[in-house]
Amino acid sequence: MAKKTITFVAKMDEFLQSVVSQCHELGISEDIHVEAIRVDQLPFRPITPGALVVVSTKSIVPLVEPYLPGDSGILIAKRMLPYHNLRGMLEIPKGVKVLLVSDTKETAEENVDLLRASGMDFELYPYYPGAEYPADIEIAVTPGEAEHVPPNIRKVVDIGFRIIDLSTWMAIYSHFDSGNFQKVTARAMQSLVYITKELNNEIQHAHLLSKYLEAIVNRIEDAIIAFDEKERIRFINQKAIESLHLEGRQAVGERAADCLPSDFYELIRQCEENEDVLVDWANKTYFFRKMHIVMEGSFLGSLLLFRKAAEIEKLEHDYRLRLYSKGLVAKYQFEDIYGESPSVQKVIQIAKKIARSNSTVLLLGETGTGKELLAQAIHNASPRRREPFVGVNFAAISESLLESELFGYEEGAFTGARKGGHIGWFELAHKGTIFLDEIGDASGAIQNRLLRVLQERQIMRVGGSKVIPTDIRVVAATNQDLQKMVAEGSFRADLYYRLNILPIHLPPLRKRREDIPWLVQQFVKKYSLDLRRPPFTLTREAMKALVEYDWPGNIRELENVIEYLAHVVEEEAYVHHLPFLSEVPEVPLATDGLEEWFEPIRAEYARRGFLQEIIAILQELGAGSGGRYSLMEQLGERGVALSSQQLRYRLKLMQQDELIHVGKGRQGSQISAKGESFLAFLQQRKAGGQK
Ligand SMILES: Nc1ncnc2c1ncn2[C@@H]1O[C@H](COP(=O)(O)OP(=O)(O)OP(=O)(O)O)[C@@H](O)[C@H]1O
Repeated sequence: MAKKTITFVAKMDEFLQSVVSQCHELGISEDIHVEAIRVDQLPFRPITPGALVVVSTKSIVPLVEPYLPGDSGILIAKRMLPYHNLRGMLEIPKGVKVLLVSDTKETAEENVDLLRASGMDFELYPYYPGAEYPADIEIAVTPGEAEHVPPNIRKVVDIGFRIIDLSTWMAIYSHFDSGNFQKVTARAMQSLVYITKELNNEIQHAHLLSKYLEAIVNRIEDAIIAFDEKERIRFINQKAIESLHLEGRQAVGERAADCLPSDFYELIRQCEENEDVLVDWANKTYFFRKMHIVMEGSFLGSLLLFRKAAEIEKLEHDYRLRLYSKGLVAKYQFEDIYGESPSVQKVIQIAKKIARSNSTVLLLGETGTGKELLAQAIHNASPRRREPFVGVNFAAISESLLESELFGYEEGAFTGARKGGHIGWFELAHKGTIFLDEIGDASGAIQNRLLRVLQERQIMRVGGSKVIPTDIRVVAATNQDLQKMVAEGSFRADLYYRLNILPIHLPPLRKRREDIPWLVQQFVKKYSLDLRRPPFTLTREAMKALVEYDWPGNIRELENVIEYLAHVVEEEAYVHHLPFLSEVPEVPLATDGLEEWFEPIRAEYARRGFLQEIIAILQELGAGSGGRYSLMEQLGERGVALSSQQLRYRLKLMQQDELIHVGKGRQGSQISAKGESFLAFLQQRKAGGQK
């Protein structure tokens, strides 16, 4: 018997190709011989006698009949949409207008009916070339005929060519009386099983994703509630449930008005979109932020974030504590600057105005006039007050360390560089203020680098190649005459002009003597309190001497004198108590009972790692005064190698502690009576076995 044959006849190759591949997929070609002929090929490709001819539409039957062998039957195929390609359609939102695009009116309408019957719930409009359609349609669906989609359509879902439906296959099998049809239905089901499995996987994936997001959102410190467009709660995190005492309530899906505390709900309603607001609720202050959720242009609801203000303040407080622990905090305010004289008041007034700006400030004044105090007060009155304040003293650190301390370094930048590199002071001061004290002592190389930082507002670590942008306010200070240094060529003119944008001159104490009695009073109060002793007074003569003295060390010196008096006088300070009056011979102080006085000084030098050097300096000076260079040499001979800058810094500290008198010019320094006592104290201490 001749093999059972089906011959598909259609106008389009695409239809024939899709039908043939469907025959392979369903296993039909295993039972029946399959042929495919385009209508226009019929005159020269005869149909196999006895074949069952299956045509794509009724309209081509008259074109086929003249070529039909006598014993062949003809069947009109019923076609259905390829359901395994429905994914794209499932992603179209419900209720949206959709254009169904086909080549003819008939097929477009047929497809619309098919889709409606299969339960797709969007508004379908048939379209074929030349047809009218609503102007606001943005999405089109087409069974393999995307070339007919009008150009203004934003999204096209091509589900592929329509395939032959199961009832047609059944008719073919019964025509041949073939009993193998169960296999065909089983294979046809495979594609549905496949898409179901895929959707199921996706549902599980979406479920996992939502659990994952929920876990993340529950760990966020803010309380979060998401509402849909009808103000129903779509999501609420654990923190919000706890803050609003909604434990045990099923809030999700409920209307916000029914579920949330009514006064809280009212606060949400009043809250403006995208604005941080402080609101009071249930005796506590909260930060609120409400945002709209908009996706692809449609409003989907809103999101509320809220948090107790006290928690935020605590965070800030912890941050400040961290800065404190690193010593990156400015402690002084304008109120801490004493001075009633018009010159000081004017300085404070200008500084307060300048504080608000971002410009570089240059503080000029003799040593001890309060430059650092003022720099801190400026920082604390500026918008940067919550950020770091980093003080750098150019005289206090050796040239070799300065560069890497200022700019940081990368790992391996030099021998001894720390693993992981090191963050520099400029980086530490990011968003805050850097105080460049004693800027006149910066070497030429450092001046060059500083100039670049000030010009470009970015830094490069030593040994590094990437630039790091920094947002820093610079306050510089010096007791040197920078203008003169520029003229002499020891300070870069361009750096000077970059720094000298807002200069403030701090007057020396001798130019505002009227402040002295008042300052004395303040310091007496301060040190009496510190030492827990009753306040003392000064004789008229003693006060007169203080007012008349020239104060080369300015307020620092005055403060030190009062601190000294607070230690040595009972109720009243006399002229002979004043340590600076040269006509009063200095009597070396006995060391007995001075532990309390000298120990903090010793501890401070030990902390800085300077103690042995200080002892050596005091001993050298005890043996005779000397200029800095001869002192340096003598120290070198003793094995104490100090650079000129290091020696200068140590002498300065010793001067502040009144252990030495520093002479003007080439005169050199001398050990003071206090210095001798201090040395004796250290020797006694050592003899006593203490380190
Ligand atoms: N106007 C002031 N009111 C109160 N205390 C002051 C005042 N000016 C200075 N002092 C005190 O004097 C000491 C020195 O002040 P500060 O370090 O700010 O001076 P400076 O000009 O930066 O000195 P240097 O140039 O030596 O670094 C500090 O202990 C500070 O508390």
